[in-house]
Parts: sequence; C-alpha cells; structure tokens
Amino acid sequence: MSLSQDMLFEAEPYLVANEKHPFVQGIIHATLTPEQLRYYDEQDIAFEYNEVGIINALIDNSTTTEQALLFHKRQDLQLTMLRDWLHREPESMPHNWETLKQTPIQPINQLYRQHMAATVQTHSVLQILPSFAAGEWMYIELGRFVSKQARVEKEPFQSFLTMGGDDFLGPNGFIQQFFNIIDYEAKSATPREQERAKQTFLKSCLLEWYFWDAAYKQITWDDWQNAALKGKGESLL
Ligand SMILES: Cc1ncc(C[n+]2csc(CCO)c2C)c(N)n1
Repeated sequence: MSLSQDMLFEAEPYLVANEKHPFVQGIIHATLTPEQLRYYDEQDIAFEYNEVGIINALIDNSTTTEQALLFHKRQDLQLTMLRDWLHREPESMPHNWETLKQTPIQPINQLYRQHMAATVQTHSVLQILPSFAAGEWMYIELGRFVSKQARVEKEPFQSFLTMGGDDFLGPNGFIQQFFNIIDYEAKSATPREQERAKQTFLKSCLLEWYFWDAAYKQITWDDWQNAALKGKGESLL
C-alpha cells in the first residue's frame, strides 16, 4: 500500500466524524445562525491567508520544478480566491488584504495554523504537504457528501462546500497530484519519516473537526479566559 493510500485509509473515520458534525449537518439543513456563519467566515478567511505562507514553503522546498510549478499554480488560485472573498465581505465584517493580518485568531484556528506552520521548519515537502493537503481533501470529500444529501437550496448554505471542483478533482486535479507527490517523496524517506507525515495528515483531519466545532460553538479566547478565571463554560471544551 502506498503512503497516500495508507493515510486515506486511516483518515476515513475522521471523514465520517466530520460528516456527522452539527456544523456540516447545519450546512445541509440550512440551520446555522448568522453568528455561527460569521464566526466561520472570519476565522476561515484568516486560515486561508495563513495557508499562503504554507504554500510558499511548498514552492520553496520543492524537489522538482514540476512540483514548484504545481504549488505555484495552487498559490495563484489561493490568492485569487482570497481576493474574491475579500470583495464579498459583508458590511458588518469588512476585511482587506492589510486588515486580514490583524484578524483575531481564535483558539482552534491558532492550534491548526501552528500545527501547519510547525512543519515548515522540516524543509521537507513530505512533512509540509500532508498538513495542508488534508484540509483540501476533507473539503472535497465533504463537498461530495453534502451534494448527495437532500440539501436545502438556500444561500449562503448552497454555495458552502460546493467548490469549482475541476481544479481539485480528477487524475490531474490538485488532490491527486498532491498524493502523487507524497508517494514520490515517500520513496526516498525512512519509515519513521513516512509515519510522521501520516500522523501530520491525520492531525489536520482531526483539527478540521475541531474547526467546525469551534465555529458551531463560536469559541473565543474570551470564553477560554472565562472558563479558566471564572470557572464557567466547561461545556465549551
Ligand atoms: C478549516 C479549513 N480547512 C481547509 C481549508 C482549505 N480549503 C479547503 S477547500 C479549499 C479550496 C477551495 O475553496 C481550501 C483552500 C479551509 N478553507 N478551511
């Protein structure tokens, strides 16, 4: 079994858990509140901004020019998506490229971004790529899952997890190409390095679940502070 097959096999229970999460179910049934959507939107745009740095690291540490070109293409898409997203920002939450850097990063978002950033210092595509590819894979699979459900066709829910999939899907899509790169890099890696890469992938899958959970409960540092200092909010954690 290739490393990517092994990763996907072990990631399956995390995918099922993500499908069952009340936030994902709330997308299907269009039952999320404006506050839950707003929290998600703010945290996710900041998350995607952080990914720009991760993709830069992938370009930087590529072992072939083909890899560098693929990551560069992915970066182009990331920046285009961010630009369009910033244009769509609601009046209540205006962001631009500059203020994006000052968006408050709430606890789970911080944990996830630091999990990804921690891989950069390995200078290894095999270690950096799984931290990033897991989120992409999860969104594509969740998109597939929600499209098979009787989902409520109402915005903004309808557009949620419906990705302009062609760039991501199929044998030449980003997802398959990322897995091909992981398998190519795994060939020259030790079993310990391969295991580490797999665990990084699985931790990103786990943090995907917590990202939905944080948005569902709108967990902030203030909640954590209240829970710690005032002894309130056990149910949040
Ligand atoms: C929590 C979280 N995880 C992963 C992504 C990344 N992501 C998933 S799909 C996609 C491309 C198409 O929108 C990107 C960049 C995210 N945004 N939020």
